Amino acid sequence: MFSVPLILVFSSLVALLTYCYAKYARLYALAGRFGGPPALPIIGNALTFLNIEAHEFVSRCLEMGEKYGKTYRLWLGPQLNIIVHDPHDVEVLLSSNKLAVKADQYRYMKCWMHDGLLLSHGRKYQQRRKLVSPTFHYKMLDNFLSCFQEHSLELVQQMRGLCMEGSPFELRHFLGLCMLDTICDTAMGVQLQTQRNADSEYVKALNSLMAILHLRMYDMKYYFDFIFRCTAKAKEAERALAIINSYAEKVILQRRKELTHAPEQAQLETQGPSVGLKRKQTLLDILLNSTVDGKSLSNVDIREEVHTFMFAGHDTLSSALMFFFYCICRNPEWQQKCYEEICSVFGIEIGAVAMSREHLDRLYYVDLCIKEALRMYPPVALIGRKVLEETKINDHLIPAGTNIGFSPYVFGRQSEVFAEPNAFKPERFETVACENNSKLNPYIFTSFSAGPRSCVGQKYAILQMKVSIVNILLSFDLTFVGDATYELKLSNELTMRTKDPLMFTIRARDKKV
Ligand code: HEM
Repeated sequence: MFSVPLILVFSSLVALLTYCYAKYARLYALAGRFGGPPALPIIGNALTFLNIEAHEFVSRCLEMGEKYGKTYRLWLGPQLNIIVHDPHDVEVLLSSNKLAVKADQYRYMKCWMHDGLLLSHGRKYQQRRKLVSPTFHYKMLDNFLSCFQEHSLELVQQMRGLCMEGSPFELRHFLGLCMLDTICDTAMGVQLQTQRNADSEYVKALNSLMAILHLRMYDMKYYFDFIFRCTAKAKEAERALAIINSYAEKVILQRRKELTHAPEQAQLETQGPSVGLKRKQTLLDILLNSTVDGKSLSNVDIREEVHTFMFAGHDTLSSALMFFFYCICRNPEWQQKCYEEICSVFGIEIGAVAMSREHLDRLYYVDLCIKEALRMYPPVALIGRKVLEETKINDHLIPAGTNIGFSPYVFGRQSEVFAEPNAFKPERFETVACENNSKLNPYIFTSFSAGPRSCVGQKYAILQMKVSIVNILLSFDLTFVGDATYELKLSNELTMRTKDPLMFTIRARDKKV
């Protein structure tokens, strides 16, 4: 009576329905154990994030935290997202090797960084992390110090011009160009010189791409690929990517040629006053000289790591420095303490004492202020992982396929983690948040993340921040222009920003301490 094909179709349908039921019944059953805002069928809580501005994303997340507590769920379409802010849960999340795959929300960055260190996982990730780690070895960092110094002196030069004008300016813009010049120099060995010429095609492409990626993360209009592809933004992103890729490709090819054809000559400087001296090694050199399973890395392999470092290593730092200066301007006694400490280590004239790690390590108050500013305003405000198989995190059973994450910003503002969390109190890092009263507990201070996927560039970042701070504070007294009592409207873009630009004025130091 029934034909064989009909029986086959019918049984496949039954098998599919049984599979979906088993999968989703479990997912919904486990999701039901978490509190969270009421969700609509199919779209879940997506309306909460429709047509909002970037700064509203932060305020919505804070409101939900207040309403639903430390652990809650959000449905973005059929995708389950669980947010955890209990210190025990955050520690398990960050320390687990099983939870090392990045959440779905990172996928927008794939078009740029592909499977570079930030986004990859598994064996490829392990190999790459091992490969790039020497870039952050102390010897390499010592090498980079002259680079940090050179570009931050240029920054001071640019700021001197503003000082003459006397009008308020957006500090972040100048910090951003300086950090870009520095990362380009240390990652690729290229002098981009955006501080002198911000109109470079590469920089414009970089900024345009970052703005679009950010838009895709929070604006539901651009969330789904099939809709995004039909928009003008998709064409703009494509154009920007073409420029960025071709620039990196040109640099990689050129350096590969130099290292292959004249390896001895390639180790020497060919430009500037240091012609003939040994050239500093860069991330690119390390990658070009590396092998994985006996094979050299291809240009595409290298490009994804260079892109990763260009992204991870400049916008984070400009955000961190901007908030550092904001914090010490709002707390001038700390600006004074930092300035006096810098003078005691480096003298009152820029360049009087050469930059060395040993000197920078002596900047105790500066270090405390950096940590406190990073706690209050972490540049990376959301960290997320994908749960590949059902996993227990303390008392919570997390279903397979869930995105789970937390915000270092929300985490660092919890009073049971940091007393008086909204007050700028750098001295808290003398005692709290430390293991054995000496070493900072990374699972409490999460601005660089912690565990197996923590920031590989942390030491680089702290050193570069210190060099910039030394040069800026030795040259200028900074004032924040704006209502100091006004609570900042934060905007979680690719890195943390503010809704309105933070404006500063500067006064040249009269060199008397
Ligand atoms: C103040 C500055 C910085 C902050 C606050 C910061 C913060 C972070 C955080 C929170 C993560 C984890 C992201 C995640 O799991 O989604 C991370 C990862 C990473 N950071 Fe940083 N970062 C900074 C500077 C840098 C610099 C200067 C570099 C490179 C020169 C860098 C390179 C990376 C890379 C490659 C990763 C991925 C590491 C991995 O997955 O193994 N970062 N950073």
